[in-house]
Amino acid sequence: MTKKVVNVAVGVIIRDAQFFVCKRAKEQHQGGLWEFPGGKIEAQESVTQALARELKEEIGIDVHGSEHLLTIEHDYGDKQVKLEVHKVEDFSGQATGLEGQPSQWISWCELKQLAFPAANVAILDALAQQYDEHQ
Ligand SMILES: Nc1nc2c([nH]c(=O)n2[C@@H]2O[C@H](COP(=O)(O)OP(=O)(O)OP(=O)(O)O)[C@@H](O)[C@H]2O)c(=O)[nH]1
Ligand SMILES: [Mg+2]
Repeated sequence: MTKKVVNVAVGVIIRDAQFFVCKRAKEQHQGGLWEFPGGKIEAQESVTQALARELKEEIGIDVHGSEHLLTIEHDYGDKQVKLEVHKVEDFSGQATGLEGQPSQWISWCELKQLAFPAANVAILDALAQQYDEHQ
């Protein structure tokens, strides 16, 4: 039987070569690890609608534009996810963890040191193509 895939909109928020990341709560799936903000795409919602809604709810920013970076399908065993990852550089508002989650703006060097869920390895690989050359 094929497992139900959870579709997720994920935003890599970038400003002045800094990245905004949040820490997942212990009780969440992949809890205690860092994440790019985002969440489940609801029925009838497009990826960009879900992205805008989740980023407003979780970190309080208004997304004005985003660019698809990559799509990742990953099977965690207990859960199968499809991450629609977008780069978000055009937004307004101050990014903050509105749900009590720790959050921070960090450099590319610092980002590479953080513990992320396994599916995120592909996100870091995609970003490396752009950001490693500036080292
Ligand atoms: N937001 C986010 N989710 C990720 C990342 N990487 C990754 O594997 N996921 C997985 O994507 C799934 C859905 O994300 P989510 O838990 O943020 O969904 P949500 O905001 O709708 O949460 P909720 O279930 O509390 O309503 C989780 O199973 C999570 O482990 C990431 O970088 N950001
Ligand atoms: Mg979320």
